[in-house]
Amino acid sequence: MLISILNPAANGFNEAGARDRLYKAAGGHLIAPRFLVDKSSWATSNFSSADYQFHDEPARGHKINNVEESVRRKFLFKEKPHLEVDYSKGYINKAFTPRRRDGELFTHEIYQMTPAQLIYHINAYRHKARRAGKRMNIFDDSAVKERGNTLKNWELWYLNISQYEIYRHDDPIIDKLLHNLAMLPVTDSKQLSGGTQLKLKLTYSDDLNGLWKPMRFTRDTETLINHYYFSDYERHTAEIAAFHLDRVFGFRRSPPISGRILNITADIKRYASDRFRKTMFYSPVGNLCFYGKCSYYCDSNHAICGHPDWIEGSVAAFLPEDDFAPREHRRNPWRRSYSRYRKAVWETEPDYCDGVKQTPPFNSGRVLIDLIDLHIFDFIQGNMDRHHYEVYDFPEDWKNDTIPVLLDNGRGWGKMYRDEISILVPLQQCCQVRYSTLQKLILFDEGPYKLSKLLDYSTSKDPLYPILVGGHLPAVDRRVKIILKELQKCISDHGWKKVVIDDGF
Ligand SMILES: Nc1ncnc2c1ncn2[C@@H]1O[C@H](COP(=O)(O)OP(=O)(O)OP(=O)(O)O)[C@@H](O)[C@H]1O
Ligand SMILES: [Mn+2]
Repeated sequence: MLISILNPAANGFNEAGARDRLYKAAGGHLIAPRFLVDKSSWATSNFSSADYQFHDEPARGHKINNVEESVRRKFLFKEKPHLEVDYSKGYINKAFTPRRRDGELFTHEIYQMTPAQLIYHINAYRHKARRAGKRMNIFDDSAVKERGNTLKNWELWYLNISQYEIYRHDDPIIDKLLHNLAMLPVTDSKQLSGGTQLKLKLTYSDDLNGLWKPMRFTRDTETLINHYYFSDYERHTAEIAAFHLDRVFGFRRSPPISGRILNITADIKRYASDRFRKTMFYSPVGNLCFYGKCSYYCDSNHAICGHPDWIEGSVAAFLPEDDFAPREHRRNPWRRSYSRYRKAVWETEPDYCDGVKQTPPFNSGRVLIDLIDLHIFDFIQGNMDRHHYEVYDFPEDWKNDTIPVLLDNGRGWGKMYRDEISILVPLQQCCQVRYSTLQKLILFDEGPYKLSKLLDYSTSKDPLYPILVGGHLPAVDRRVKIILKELQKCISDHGWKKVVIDDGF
């Protein structure tokens, strides 16, 4: 008995299951993360967990029918007054107040919408007016004609990857693909060489490939404050949350990513090379563990263990192989130094952006405002690890007129109560933002649903829901406000015209 108390695993205790039960017992409401928080990791910021809990959140599925309700909700969220975006000052008022002529994003109807409808609405926004991007055309027409309706889900997805989006806003295949990633039998798995942490390339019964990253610890475990971002563990939930954040924003720059539970014996050990198999062992309580080969945390002290051999992870659908559609790794000008002793130039040089603005490819087209979108996305998830980003350099005539593909988000969502302002430095230094991104931020702040609500709804489709627990959801609403505050400062300093760039996207 004593042993089973001291050692939860011996008791068949399953932390994820316990959390689910807790969650359900609370009627699906988020529970205060009091018992999870290590106060030593709190930031010097003014926030405390108590201010950002959901209090009387309407039950899930509750439909908000009128504006009053949304105002009432504002009080329920107990926002700190000093964080309020000031929508009332002079021309900033004009700039920040959603107007009818701003297009279809702010309509009367959004107050009648369910979260699902609003997410669809954000994704459909401007798709008619926008320049249509060219498709990748990785299958030639004859192959498509020949196989017609026998194309697999992932092939249908590939057909619609285009210059400006990884999937179409109305493509019904994406939800099917997410389901495939979670459910189809695995027919092969290989440890992927390269990269810092252990990951597997899965093959499914329909030949779809996926990049799988394991769960290392529970969802409420926060990053150790003395860990640098480059040695931080990756989180499977961070990968899943990033896909949903990208989708809620209507960017559609991330491949589909889903939760996936594997059986270590049947899905990993069976296909493992001898070398990999040698890193497998049974833990003292009989769980099957492995650690593989990689440059961080691939040793027996950092093994990944099953329960007893089931394990959660995230899986990203593989983008088309490099032979068809090569991607180019681009260095992020605001990358961190990845040294414990040196600072990066942008950290000490306030005019750093002026130089970047004159340097190709950032001196023309969409590249710079895409990068600012990317840092807004990273700020919301607290991801400091954006050293490179990837773009398709195919077909050649896309040149720089294409999106950054959002991959490798495993190091986000490490901190609930600390907002890493330095991720916003490109925005602060360049003082530019894409118009539609600004509109979406205002919508998330003001609209019928907070970003947290939309994100929680979107992730609820994942088999491993809840993905974001404790303070993570309230954190995204706080961060939206911080971004809006920064933009408001930019607009006061430089004027609307210089700051807000409307490129039709
Ligand atoms: N969905 C995907 N489809 C195809 N390739 C992918 C996909 N996701 C990631 N990759 C590729 O796999 C490689 C490793 O992935 P990822 O960056 O997520 O892992 P990592 O361990 O963090 O690597 P690194 O340490 O180099 O940042 C990257 O080079 C990336 O281009
Ligand atoms: Mn990485």
